[in-house]
Amino acid sequence: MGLLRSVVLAGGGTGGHIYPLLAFADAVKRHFPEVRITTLGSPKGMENELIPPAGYDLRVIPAFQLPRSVNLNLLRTPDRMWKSAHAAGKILDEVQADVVVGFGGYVSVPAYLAAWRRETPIVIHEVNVPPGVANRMGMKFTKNVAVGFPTQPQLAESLKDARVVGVPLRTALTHLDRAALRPQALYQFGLRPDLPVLFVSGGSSGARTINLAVAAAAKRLAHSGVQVLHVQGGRNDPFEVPADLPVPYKVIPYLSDMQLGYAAADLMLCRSGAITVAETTALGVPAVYVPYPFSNQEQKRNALPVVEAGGGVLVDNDELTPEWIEQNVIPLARDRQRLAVMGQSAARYGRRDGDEALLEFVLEAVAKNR
Ligand SMILES: CC(=O)N[C@H]1[C@@H](OP(=O)(O)OP(=O)(O)OC[C@H]2O[C@@H](n3ccc(=O)[nH]c3=O)[C@H](O)[C@@H]2O)O[C@H](CO)[C@@H](O)[C@@H]1O
Repeated sequence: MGLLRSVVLAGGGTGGHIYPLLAFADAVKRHFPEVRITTLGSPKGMENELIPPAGYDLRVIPAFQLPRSVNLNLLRTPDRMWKSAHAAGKILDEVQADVVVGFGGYVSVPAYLAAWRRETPIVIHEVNVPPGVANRMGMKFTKNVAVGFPTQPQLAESLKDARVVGVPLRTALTHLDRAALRPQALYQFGLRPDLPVLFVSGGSSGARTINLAVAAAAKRLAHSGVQVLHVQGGRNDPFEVPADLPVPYKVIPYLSDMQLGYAAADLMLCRSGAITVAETTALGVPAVYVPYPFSNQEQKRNALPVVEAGGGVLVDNDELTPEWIEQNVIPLARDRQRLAVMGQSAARYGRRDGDEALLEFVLEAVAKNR
């Protein structure tokens, strides 16, 4: 496609912004191998751990702190933001960007500002309600807004005209056949094929409440014959699990190959970050969602439609105790029939083509600008 020679992808902070960016980069590369792909990140975000190993050019621009609300006076105030925007602009000029695609996180703002000043098309991909502060700022400069979930335009006024494209997911996930990979996954984690597996994840940074509650329920889970595969999260403290359990309880600090976790899982217990929900539903993994109780209840909004569709269960952070796990998670993990129905309901809500749909939207935005 002659329209596209160079794309700049901006997004950073946590995995929730970076994995969709990487999945989208892969889609661009797959369709247009000759297109130059540049990513913009901040100095301390997880992008520094995730993007270079994926083989993409990561340019780091100076960090600055955004306030919690969107205020256009910002454009007149912080020098540091303009310094970042200047740095982003130099990169846009150097790579002759045809479009900037932003996934949110503070680093997106200077990219949006620099693109706006150059009249370079901007596309925003947003997965949360309410939209993140960085993307809300970006929306002052473009109408090209894509969202991950069909409920978002109904729930947020600022997203009412957005295109629903789904969430770009890694091809290791979109191409995953869980049943086929299961034996290898179980073997790799040292889990038994004859007992159910509870897969625990607090999102990319991990969740202390989840880690401590599940670890405290370790004995009850093990004595009920439920194995646990527990990812602690990239930036979370280690926790203790009793050593002498009768069935496996495997703890991993961070799992880069999430397809193995999803393949091993009979049931997931997790935070309902938007990308996690996009993944569990795309893959038909039944889940107990424990929304992060802060940041505007956004995670509750992510999980609710899946739960309403029958694809999972919702529990408040405060209610997630070892007793709750014993009374609710253990019976569910052992009920193969109920899990099968839940998995099918989750899969009906999910989709696997978010990368392709976002690429189509970006190409339209570039074409419109010609
Ligand atoms: C506390 C908080 O503010 N969380 C936000 C953050 O969550 P967070 O950054 O945790 O993002 P998500 O839950 O949406 O996605 C986590 C991603 O990390 C991956 N993963 C996780 C653990 C692991 O060991 N390996 C691994 O690869 C998952 O497969 C998934 O792709 O961004 C999301 C998307 O903007 C928001 O919806 C969340 O509300």
